Amino acid sequence: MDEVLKIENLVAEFSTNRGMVAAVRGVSLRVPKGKTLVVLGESGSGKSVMLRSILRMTPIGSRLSGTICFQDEELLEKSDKEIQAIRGNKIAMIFQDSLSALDPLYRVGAQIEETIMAHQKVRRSQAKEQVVELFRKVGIPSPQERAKVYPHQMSGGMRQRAVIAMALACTPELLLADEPTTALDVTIQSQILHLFKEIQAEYGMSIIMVTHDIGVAAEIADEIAVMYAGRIVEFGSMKQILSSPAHPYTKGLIAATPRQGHKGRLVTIPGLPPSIANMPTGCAFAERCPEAQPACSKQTPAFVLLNPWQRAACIRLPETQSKIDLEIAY
Ligand SMILES: Nc1ncnc2c1ncn2[C@@H]1O[C@H](COP(=O)(O)OP(=O)(O)OP(=O)(O)O)[C@@H](O)[C@H]1O
Repeated sequence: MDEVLKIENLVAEFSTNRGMVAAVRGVSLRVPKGKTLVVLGESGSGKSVMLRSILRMTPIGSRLSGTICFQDEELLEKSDKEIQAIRGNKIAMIFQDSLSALDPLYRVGAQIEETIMAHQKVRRSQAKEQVVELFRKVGIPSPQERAKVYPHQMSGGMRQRAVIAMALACTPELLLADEPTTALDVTIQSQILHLFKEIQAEYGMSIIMVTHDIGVAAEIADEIAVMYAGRIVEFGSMKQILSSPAHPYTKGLIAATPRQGHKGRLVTIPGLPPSIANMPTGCAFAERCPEAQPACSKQTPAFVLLNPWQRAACIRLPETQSKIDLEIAY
């Protein structure tokens, strides 16, 4: 399959007063060209760290290992200058908090003009025209006027559209989005997700979106990677994962999601994820898993290929299925 990004055995560690601790513990993923991969998991599972690792945006003192191959280029081997040139150009990133992405002291349009001029050899007048065109594309009404306002003069939804316009300014091939709709109300969230799909269809870009919200995944994902305690535990097509989850953690997440018209009590996953400074041996989910056996806390589960659209890492999955190495799991 034509893939734009391939991550293998990514480990992201932080320096703490208890030594180096890993927030991402051997993640392998691939992102097909023009498709959306959603990374799903509870808070603290390492989703943001994994996403930031791609552009080497983890804090000073953190350590990254493994490989991150973007269009045949190894990102972990690039110099800071080379990564800087890729950032915002071939790979753009959008965060949850649109206010912090924009400078409160500058007009929104001017900030996007600067981004355009930093990456393209164009005059300011041309950059201004591009901003208006981008605003139109992301559905900002009266684009000429809106370009002149300050961030706080826009609603949350409009600001997130402006941030998306900024990310699109250099027509990136890969868009990384970290909970981009979490701060928005449900109607605006749905509009923004729709916008992501529209721009993907137009630009043909690949998207990795991180979220804890299964509703978001259902709306936008082609593929889903479920992350728990710094590892991917299940991966596959969105339809397959949401209709027939195999890993007990994925099953728990889905059971804990309210559906429209749901009346009964929601089942929540009991307990909390383990601390990254104190990871248990074996399967990190074993302590909370309703299906756990004694062997679960002894061995790290390998991926089981369940069908062409789904893999999961759980030792309880049928022995008859072929076990495959993590390296080739994706
Ligand atoms: N700079 C840091 N130093 C030490 N630990 C960190 C640092 N940044 C993140 N972590 C830890 O790494 C783990 C993964 O965090 P991460 O933000 O990636 O989780 P997440 O799945 O994105 O959750 P959330 O949605 O809450 O951000 C957490 O335990 C977090 O405390």
